[in-house]
Amino acid sequence: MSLLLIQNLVKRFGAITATDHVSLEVEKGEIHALIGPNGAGKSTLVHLISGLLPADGGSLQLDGQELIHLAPHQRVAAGLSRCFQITSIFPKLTVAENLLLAVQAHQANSFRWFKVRDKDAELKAKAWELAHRMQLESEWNTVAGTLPHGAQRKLDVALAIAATPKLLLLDEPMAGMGPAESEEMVELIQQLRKDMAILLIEHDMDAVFQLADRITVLVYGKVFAQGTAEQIQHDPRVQAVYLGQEDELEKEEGAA
Ligand SMILES: Nc1ncnc2c1ncn2[C@@H]1O[C@H](COP(=O)(O)OP(=O)(O)OP(=O)(O)O)[C@@H](O)[C@H]1O
Repeated sequence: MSLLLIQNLVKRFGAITATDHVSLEVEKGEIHALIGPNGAGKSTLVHLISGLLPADGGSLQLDGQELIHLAPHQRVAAGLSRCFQITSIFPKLTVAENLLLAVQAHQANSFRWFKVRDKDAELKAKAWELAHRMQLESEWNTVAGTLPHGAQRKLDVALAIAATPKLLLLDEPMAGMGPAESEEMVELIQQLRKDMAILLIEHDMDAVFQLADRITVLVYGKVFAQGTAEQIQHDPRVQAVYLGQEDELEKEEGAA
């Protein structure tokens, strides 16, 4: 059984069908990438999955549970966590404080029988573990708003995984990063897959092909192609509508 099963999802904005009967499946342990040209409907699909936008039709199941009528926070509780393209950190708090708050938010009820001291130690240990997973230990006491962009993105991911999701939605985690930061993020995401499936929306094709097991290509709101990373990379139709276009863009940028 698929971990995430999306069937015939539809979203209309007036005359535009931004999500046109989209179906896709993410298996346990899989990294599934969602790609497509600008305006293809990737962000809309992410909003439908996380619950920020109501769908006009279709279904969305996580581990057999229907989520389509649930509010965003209920979807998080069901195991679906999202890392925002727009950062969700508290910029005036330190990395440690951000992580402690996130851990506490997701574990509010589980410590009812613990002594306060045990509870604090447990929360701190969990927050430190998150810092370790995203290689933010040396930034533990740094005020989050003063971190370089790449470290802020890592903190974003750390906050999203504080919910111990079954499925993590990563919305352009490499956006605005330089090559070294992107490479580090690719490695960190590789490590996360041991514990959760990932739906990755990303424009950086090198990162997509390094990470993704399978890829769904959206064009004009519809699923244009779906397959293994290998199949998509060598699909001439995909190259024509998307990958070719990216190459052309890179050439233009290189020439400018
Ligand atoms: N709130 C909205 N109201 C009206 N139209 C919208 C709205 N949000 C998105 N659209 C339209 O839906 C279509 C899909 O947009 P969407 O932002 O989901 O694409 P995208 O693939 O994420 O693009 P990008 O890669 O540029 O972020 C576009 O035609 C867009 O203009």
